[in-house]
Amino acid sequence: MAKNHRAATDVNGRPELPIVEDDGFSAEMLFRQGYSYTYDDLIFHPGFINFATDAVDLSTHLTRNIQLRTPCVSSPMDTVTEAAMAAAMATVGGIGFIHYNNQPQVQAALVKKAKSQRVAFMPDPVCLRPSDPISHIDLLKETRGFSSVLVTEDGKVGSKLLGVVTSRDTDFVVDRSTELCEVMSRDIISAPAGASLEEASRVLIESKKSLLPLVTDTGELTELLCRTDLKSHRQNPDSGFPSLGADGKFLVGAAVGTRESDQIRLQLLVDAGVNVVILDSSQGDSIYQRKMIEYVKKVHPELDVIAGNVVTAYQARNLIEAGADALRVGMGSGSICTTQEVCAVGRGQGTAVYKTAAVGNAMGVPIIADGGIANSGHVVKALSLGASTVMMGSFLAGTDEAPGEFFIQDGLRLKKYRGMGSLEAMAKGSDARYLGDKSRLKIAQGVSGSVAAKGSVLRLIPYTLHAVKQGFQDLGTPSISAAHDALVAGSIRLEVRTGAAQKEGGVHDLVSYEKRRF
Ligand SMILES: NC(=O)C1=CN([C@@H]2O[C@H](COP(=O)(O)OP(=O)(O)OC[C@H]3O[C@@H](n4cnc5c(N)ncnc54)[C@H](O)[C@@H]3O)[C@@H](O)[C@H]2O)C=CC1
Ligand SMILES: O=c1[nH]c(=O)c2[nH+]cn([C@@H]3O[C@H](COP(=O)(O)O)[C@@H](O)[C@H]3O)c2[nH]1
Ligand SMILES: [K+]
Repeated sequence: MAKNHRAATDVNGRPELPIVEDDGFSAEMLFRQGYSYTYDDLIFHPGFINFATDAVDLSTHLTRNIQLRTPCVSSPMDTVTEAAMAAAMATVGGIGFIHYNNQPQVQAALVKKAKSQRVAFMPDPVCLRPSDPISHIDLLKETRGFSSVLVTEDGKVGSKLLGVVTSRDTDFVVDRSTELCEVMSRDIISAPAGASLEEASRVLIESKKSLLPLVTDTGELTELLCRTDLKSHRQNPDSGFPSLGADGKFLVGAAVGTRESDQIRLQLLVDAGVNVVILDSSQGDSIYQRKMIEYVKKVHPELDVIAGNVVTAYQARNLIEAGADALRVGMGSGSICTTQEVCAVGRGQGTAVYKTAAVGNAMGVPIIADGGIANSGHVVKALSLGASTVMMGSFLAGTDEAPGEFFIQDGLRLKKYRGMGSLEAMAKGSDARYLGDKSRLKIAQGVSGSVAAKGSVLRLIPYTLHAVKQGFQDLGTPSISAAHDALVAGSIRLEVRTGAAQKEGGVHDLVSYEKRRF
């Protein structure tokens, strides 16, 4: 019999709307199937748009007591976060965590430096002494790529500024042992210490010089503003309000371990003004973390403690019970991690975030989705699966603000990036954590490699956030908290992508193409 294709009509003769069966899965249903899913396995269904991209509010909680305007944080790794990164992350409304693969005094000094660093200004320009030879500048040119230096009384920032040497002063001097005091310009245009970026920029531009030192009333050098830095800063998008603490300085976090010696480190960090600490372990559900949380809460009750890493609901509950103010989530998901291969434990990051966030959010403890963030879509997925912030390593490694120098390999500009459990990182400093005792065996749980140069965090993060806002608009959720509510209500719908669907979702069937993110 032929099928009747005529639609049923309502009383007004209009086609009746069909009943749409539930399409896709709620997270609650999807994550109950026994699989460990990562971000790329999952895809969200678009929702209904009734707001503009710019109306999306990405403000969030880092911990129970700390709010951020931007849900991005930098990982406590020695190739990711030192002072420049922490200052840049706070500038864009996020926060950076200073690593602890160093002496406690060094880490505390980095916290102090990050808190008072100013955008575009250089707090620690290379200085030389008047008696140093020109050959020292030649060496700097070779190793660091610059040929202008400030000459101060004792060759350090903080001492009296005596002169400026640029290539114009040294280009044609044949005898490279000539002392800098013989060639330096003593006629220096400077700005007063603490001058705002606006004031200092005006002086620099009018001076037509390449460097503007900032000096105290008595002539001591405090900071430097370089023409090239100012130029690139002006190309960055507006950063908005920075993350500031009650002291009016940048919010800065730091990592500590769970050994007794970390109690001294913690005190130095607190003295340096640290705003929040992370207990940094690959498997955080341990007696060591419980004891450390208890210790921090007893000695520094005002300091928020982030515990982790965890990936299961049980681990999350245990650390919350112990007093954690936020949980860092992810085991083996990081780009440099080999933990799942080496230890057979961990979880797909999508499942880990969802399962821990279900516990954390119900108890008012925010989740930091740590590791595996490679693009803005991963940020949208992490936040929509219940995380309040994302922690990034490789995404931020290779930026101007990441520690280390750029190098060229096969025509590409690269920076080093390595796991904190790599043999190389352990050899540098984590030996103490990792059985410093030389008679014990060392097993790597990470690798050491390199990533491509990415420009400034002050450009990368604003562009990424804009893409994230577009994702939230497509989902139909105007804020992180709205996404969390929709997740619990089951109105965020999602599915698992097959291998072919993942392939289809990427660029395919082109002979060649260039992928530029912005
Ligand atoms: N997120 C991830 O998937 C992973 C991260 N990592 C990173 O590598 C670095 C090192 O991680 P972990 O090896 O977990 O460092 P860890 O310092 O927490 O642990 C190292 C070893 O010391 C032991 N330990 C810790 N506190 C102790 C105490 N008070 N007394 C006696 N033993 C104690 C631990 O149980 C472990 O065997 C961290 O930066 C971490 O973030 C490493 C592997 C995986
Ligand atoms: O198994 C590991 N071995 C390591 O050596 C290691 N170092 C860092 N991490 C973790 O990886 C996160 C950064 O990951 P992404 O580069 O993917 O952002 C970081 O935030 C850490 O959680 C490690 N994991
Ligand atoms: K991995």
